Order: sequence, then C-alpha cells, then structure tokens
Amino acid sequence: MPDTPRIEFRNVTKRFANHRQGGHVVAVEGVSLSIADGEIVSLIGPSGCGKSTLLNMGSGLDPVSSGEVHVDGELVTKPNRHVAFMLQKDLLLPWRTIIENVEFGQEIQGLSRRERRQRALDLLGKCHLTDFIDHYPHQLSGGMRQRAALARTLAVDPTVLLMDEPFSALDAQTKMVLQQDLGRTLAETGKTALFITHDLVEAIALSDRILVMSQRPGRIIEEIEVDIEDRDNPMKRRQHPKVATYVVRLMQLLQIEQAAA
Ligand SMILES: Nc1ncnc2c1ncn2[C@@H]1O[C@H](COP(=O)(O)OP(=O)(O)OP(=O)(O)O)[C@@H](O)[C@H]1O
Repeated sequence: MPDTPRIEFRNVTKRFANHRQGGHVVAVEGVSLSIADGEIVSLIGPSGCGKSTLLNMGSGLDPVSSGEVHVDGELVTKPNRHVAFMLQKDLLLPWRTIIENVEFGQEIQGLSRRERRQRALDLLGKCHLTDFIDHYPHQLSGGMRQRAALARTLAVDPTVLLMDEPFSALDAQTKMVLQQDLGRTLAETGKTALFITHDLVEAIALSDRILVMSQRPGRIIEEIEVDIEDRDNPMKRRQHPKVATYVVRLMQLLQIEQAAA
C-alpha cells in the first residue's frame, strides 16, 4: 500500500460571498493534489488565482466550500499543530528576543524550558543566527528576521510547512541566501513543504515538483517534476543549464509573453 500523503487536497472548491455584487466568487475550483513525506512542492499562478486561499484551507484557517483536506490522513477542520505557516511578514513578537520568539510555539505546546531552549539553539544555529539569539527583532535585518521566522516555524516540529511567498519582500541577493538556508534546512530535517512563489527560478531551485494554476477560478493546469540534482543546494541548482528550459515552459504556461504584448 502506498504511504499516506503528508497533505492531500481532494477536489477542493472555495467560494467567497461577493457582498457588493451579490452571488459569490469562486476562488479555487476542484483542486486535487497530494504531497508525499519530505517533498517540497511549489505553487505558481497568476495574481488572484487562489494560491493563498488554498494554503489557508490547508492550514485549517479557512474552511473549504466543498471537498476535503487531509494532513497525515486526518481530515482538517480547524487550525492544528501539525501544520505551520510562514508568511512574507515575519510576525516576530517585538518584545521578545529572537530565541524567545523561536521558543514561543513550544511554550504553547507545553515543552519544558530546557527542551525548548535546546531545540531553539539548534535551529538558530542551522539558520546562522547563533550570535543574535539575545537580540530583539528590530535589531536584525529583514533577511535575518525571516531566518528567525523559519527557525520559529520549524521549532514546533510541524508535519507540513505552508509558506506563502516567504522571501518576496527581500532583495535578490538576500533571497538567494535564504533559499539556500531553506533548501538545506528542509533537506536536513526531512520536512514536507508547500510553497507559494511568483519567482519562477525560486520554484525551480527549491522544489521537487511545481504545480501551475490557471486564472481564477484557480485550477491546477500542469504539474512539472523538477529533474535537476542538488535539491538540498538551491544555489548550485539555479546555475544548472536545465533551469532555462523549465523557465521557458513555465512562462508559456503562465502566458507571460502574451500578458506583456
Ligand atoms: N476573504 C475573502 N473574501 C472574499 N474574497 C476573497 C477572500 N480572500 C480571497 N478572496 C478572493 O479570492 C481570489 C483568490 O485570492 P488569493 O489571495 O487566494 O489569490 P492569490 O493567488 O494568492 O493572489 P496573489 O498572487 O496576488 O497573492 C481573489 O479574487 C480574492 O479577491
């Protein structure tokens, strides 16, 4: 019997009430997807096609209109501790030091002080922040804050990481360094992730698979396996000659040239 997917969407549709015009907006329609243990999957698609909506349903923050979402085989009906979210905004608590921020979720989970300190130190080391554990968020650069947010997301030991454009607010070079941290850390921890991005090379550098969505109502129109070695080393991967072929394919699917004409 095949292994249970870490996260699975079964024929999921999401409708929002349209208060101004009456009726409703179909944000996502009939989406089915399944992500295996340790896989990293990117979701790309035009603005407003329902990517964030899909992630919100995966986290249990937003209910589905029809269909089902399962995490580790269990039906998702509300936010649960097996799924962790990372957003473009780091949402660090300004009155807590970096290590206290990383420990926050574990405090809620009821881990002992010693346990959570040890796990936080370990993750902050992996995220190259050992020298900054006692700093406050405002004393860190944007890139460092996002690294701290990654450590905090991993600290609660989620089954699945849902990431909504986590690096889109960063400059191009900082972004590449952060992608490298993420690629390495996900490989080391063996975590499963569903990742939204508008950056085609980022999707290629980080993922096992890329799911391409249509204009709203968002449907999955193509699934592309990224057949390039070094998934744990995005910096190396993005220099691979095959990357250009994938970019061309994604541009065609997203009709980027037509949109610019
Ligand atoms: N709470 C809501 N109420 C009503 N409509 C909503 C709500 N949330 C999202 N929508 C609508 O659903 C559609 C999909 O939005 P969503 O934010 O999921 O798109 P997206 O693909 O993540 O966009 P972007 O790439 O610009 O971030 C949009 O038309 C949006 O206006």
